[in-house]
Amino acid sequence: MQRMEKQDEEFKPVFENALKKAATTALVGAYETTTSTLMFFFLAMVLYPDVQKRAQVVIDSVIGTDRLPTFEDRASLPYIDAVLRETLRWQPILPLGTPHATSSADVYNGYFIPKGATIMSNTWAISRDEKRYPDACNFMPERFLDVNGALTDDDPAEYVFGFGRRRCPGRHTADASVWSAIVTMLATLDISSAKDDNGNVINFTPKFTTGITRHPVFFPCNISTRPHIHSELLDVV
Ligand code: HEM
Repeated sequence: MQRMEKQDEEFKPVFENALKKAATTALVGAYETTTSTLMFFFLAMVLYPDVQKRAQVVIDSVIGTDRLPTFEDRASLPYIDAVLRETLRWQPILPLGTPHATSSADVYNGYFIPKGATIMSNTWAISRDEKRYPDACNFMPERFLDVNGALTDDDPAEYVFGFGRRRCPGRHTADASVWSAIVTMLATLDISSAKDDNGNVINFTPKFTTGITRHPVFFPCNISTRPHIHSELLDVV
């Protein structure tokens, strides 16, 4: 904005137009990706209640129960980062990334790739590599922690946000916003299976949309505030 204000009057519409387009691009890039990731997080919490319980125990022991987590707490909560990493890995929302083109010919693993070839990155295959991720279909945040409970060097952010020059420019925003949403919801909410009128758990088979991006089709779940959450904390949320 400051740069725009310094421009000559005749360039202002050009800059204003560019700013509007940049803002729209950020919004379009952020909206579906962030919500899809959070929908997968909710699905994981319903299907893997032990993970949710462990995350809440960790948050309660590090933060206590009378305030909400902040970014300053992040380094003390490696398990929550492991939950975020596992959410990104377990169900990549762009399983085939977006198409790229080679700017020059190349040979990779004995395969000749001509200049201008369309290249798709198989993010799904990376996330399902059983050598790297044993029992890859299961949601197991522990796979990103070492024996001391510290985060390992394996971060799915290195592949779920794409590759090269066109790598997602919103990845740092996504990392911060998804982390804060996840940790705040774990601190304040209990996410569980929905029950019918007779108190029986409603079982369901998860279904997913198909397309360039993917997210779970709506599924039944129950969301309630955790017992210790009082109205002042809820106002902050
Ligand atoms: C968990 C959330 C997100 C995921 C998994 C994600 C993933 C991706 C991927 C895989 C690409 C394609 C990169 C490539 O071509 O190699 C991409 C592109 C892009 N993303 Fe994201 N993204 C996320 C959040 C965001 C956010 C929050 C923003 C904006 C604030 C954003 C803005 C964009 C834009 C503008 C592009 C196009 C970049 C280009 O073509 O030059 N994304 N994203």
